[in-house]
Amino acid sequence: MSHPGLIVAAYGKRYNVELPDGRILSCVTRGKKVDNAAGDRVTVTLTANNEGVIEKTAERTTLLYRSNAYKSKVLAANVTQILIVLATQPSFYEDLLNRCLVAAEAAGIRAVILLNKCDLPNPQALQKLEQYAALGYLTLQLNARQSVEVLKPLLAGHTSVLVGQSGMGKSTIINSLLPEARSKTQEISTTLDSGKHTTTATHLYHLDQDSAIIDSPGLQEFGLYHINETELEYAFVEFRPFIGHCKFNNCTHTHEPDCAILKAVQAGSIPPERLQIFQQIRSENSVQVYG
Ligand SMILES: Nc1nc2c(ncn2[C@@H]2O[C@H](COP(=O)(O)OP(=O)(O)OP(=O)(O)O)[C@@H](O)[C@H]2O)c(=O)[nH]1
Ligand SMILES: [Zn+2]
Repeated sequence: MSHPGLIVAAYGKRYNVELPDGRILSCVTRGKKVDNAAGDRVTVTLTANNEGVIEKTAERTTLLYRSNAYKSKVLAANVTQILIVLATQPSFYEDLLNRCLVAAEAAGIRAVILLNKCDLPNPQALQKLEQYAALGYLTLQLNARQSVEVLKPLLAGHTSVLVGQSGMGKSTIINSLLPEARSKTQEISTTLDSGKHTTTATHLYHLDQDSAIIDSPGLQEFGLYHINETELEYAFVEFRPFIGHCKFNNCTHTHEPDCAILKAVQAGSIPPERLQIFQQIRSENSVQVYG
């Protein structure tokens, strides 16, 4: 007999699927297909006590993933917003922030930038945050150790995914939003014998009836190989007014005369760091891999 379910944890090739009655099953996919993620709506068949097989995955409204030339990894499905967690300390990689923004734009998901640990002053980080606010991104300052109240209105009605480098405070945010979540997850994992995977797993937590938050392990790298050149240009929001205005329609925006993007950088409409990151991703993606 098959049941509808929601993937609430993904670790390697195993998934915890929540059934409508609240039961959690430890599931595998049929065959070699392993591209499911937390947030996926699935149909499962029970195979044993607490175990099942994922038969079908419902069409996703959104899909967030990263990829390199060799493989791609689904990070989360059906999310409506991505919360990128930065901190005043340790310093964050702007490259990673931008890759998250590009992935969000390409997937059509709203991105929110959170600067955590604002109790530790860092004028440079604040200045950076303002630069992204100027691009039109919603930004928020946070001291997650003290309170995450400011986050709550933002989360209501959304399925949000938290991403960020290690050490920025993702766990602190989750623990503060859901003091019970971790221990409950631990309990379920022990029952399902997936305890050893809990720290590397992606988890979905329900905040209320129509809000949830997905916690992913700390990101080190974020390849965007699946994004083509046109998508990449549009993923840099401030490029949009200038796209199509270069002299050459195959302009690479590196050296060409009458390049609208380079002119916009000179005029201050595009931050030079953003063009640099664009070029970096573009060059990675244009490397041909054979075999
Ligand atoms: N001062 C200060 N420290 C914080 C704040 N939020 C988190 N921390 C501390 O920062 C450190 C890292 O926080 P975590 O929540 O473990 O970070 P994480 O992003 O989950 O890191 P990973 O588990 O490695 O992915 C911990 O020592 C926290 O106590 C904050 O708002 N202010
Ligand atoms: Zn150009």
